[in-house]
Amino acid sequence: MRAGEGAARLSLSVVSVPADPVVLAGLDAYRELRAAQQPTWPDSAALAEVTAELSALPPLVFAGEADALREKIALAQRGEAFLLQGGDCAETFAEATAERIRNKIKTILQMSIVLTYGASMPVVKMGRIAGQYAKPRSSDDETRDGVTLPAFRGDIVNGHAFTPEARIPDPRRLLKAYQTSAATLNLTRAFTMGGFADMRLVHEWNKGFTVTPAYRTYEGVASEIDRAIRFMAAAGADFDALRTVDFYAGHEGLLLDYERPLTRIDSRTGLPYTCSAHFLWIGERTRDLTGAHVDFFSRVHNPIGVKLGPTTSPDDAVRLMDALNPDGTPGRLTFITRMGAGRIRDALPAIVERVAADGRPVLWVSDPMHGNTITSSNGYKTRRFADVIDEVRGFFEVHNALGTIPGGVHVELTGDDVTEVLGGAEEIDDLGLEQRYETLVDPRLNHAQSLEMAFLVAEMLRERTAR
Ligand SMILES: O=C[C@H](O)[C@H](O)COP(=O)(O)O
Ligand SMILES: C=C(OP(=O)(O)O)C(=O)O
Ligand SMILES: [Mn+2]
Repeated sequence: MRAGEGAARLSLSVVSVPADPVVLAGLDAYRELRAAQQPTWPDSAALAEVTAELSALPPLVFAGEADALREKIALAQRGEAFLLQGGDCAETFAEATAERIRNKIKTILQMSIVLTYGASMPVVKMGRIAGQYAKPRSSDDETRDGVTLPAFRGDIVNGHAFTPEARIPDPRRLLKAYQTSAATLNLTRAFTMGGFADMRLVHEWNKGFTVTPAYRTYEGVASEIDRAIRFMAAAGADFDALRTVDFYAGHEGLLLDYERPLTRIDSRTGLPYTCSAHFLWIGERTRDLTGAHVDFFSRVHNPIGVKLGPTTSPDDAVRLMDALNPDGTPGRLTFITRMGAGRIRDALPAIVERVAADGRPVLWVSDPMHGNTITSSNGYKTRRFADVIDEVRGFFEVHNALGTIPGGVHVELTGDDVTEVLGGAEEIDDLGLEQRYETLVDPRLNHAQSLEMAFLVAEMLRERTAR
């Protein structure tokens, strides 16, 4: 920081800049547009009460943190960092326990160390965490044994139990989502800032997990890192920077009755930020260019992602840039492609070419989960680990061929030893899924599969940086 800059920033932080009334009014423009995938709340008075209460509660993140993430995403856009985003398909209130959160954070830290060490690349770490409670669904209802009820739309909307009462959308769940997100974020910050994420504890993060081939490979990497750290310490290096890590929270910005009340004016700049998370993404089912979600997120200043499925045209991508990042601000826009292993190599190139020709920066991230969902012979919603890896490989191949940057991965995972995804070194098969299938919506990589994926992606990243 140059002399004088500090003083300027300080004065911004103590003088509160009011929002422009036009900007403020714009935040509600989405209400006139079609908002896909929203629940129909039966009790509108209760909804009004809850949203008023949410509007008065403190923000969960600070706008300055979202700015810092935007700068890191800008680095990743230039190939100087790699984004790792992981977490549950659908977080649940019941599983916001210290142990589950710790396992998830440990898993992401381990993956990140594998990527950093394997590819000598800084990793921007982000969870699908502390707010990933709203789910878009393919169908509005669900039928079991001839009984049809409204679909489960995530813990923030209704209950998963298959009873008429549980499936009624209940606005009080918005408050529970806020509280559970606050608690999750608090513990995440404690873990990542309080010494638990210290790189000198690389071995500790592996403890408590089942011993698998990936566990052993990780132990090897951790020992090498240990040795390198001891060498540097002996040489007099100062390791304060290794004590903490920056860890960001992201979720799908789906439920506008939650995101709007948590959108606040940054007192430093007078600009709006959605303070439920650092990073919000718009899903494949809600990225309609004339819809409510694109309009709403075009008006806030967080870094924003958009999922791009196989039906995306190059024109769609450019129009999304026009809407969400007209000025080409570095770090503002991330495209998360989720094409399916069988389609990525055909569907992605035309989109990437068009966006690259446009010149405004985007971060290209691969979600190798959502285009590869299948049903197992015994009826489980699952994915094949091999397909997941193949989609990431296809993603790297396309970018390498076009000279663009494959800048990150976005993965559904958990730190627990669940059996939801087929394959991996433990070779989970259809019957194996029955052992510990716990997800309420989509199948997640378990701890071992997540580590295994990190080793494979590190190789792809190393090949890319060596080119
Ligand atoms: O997480 C993504 C979607 O919400 C999920 O895949 C939808 O699942 P469904 O097709 O079972 O509704
Ligand atoms: C709903 C999701 O994905 P997509 O919008 O890509 O289907 C998700 O990431 O959970
Ligand atoms: Mn999902």
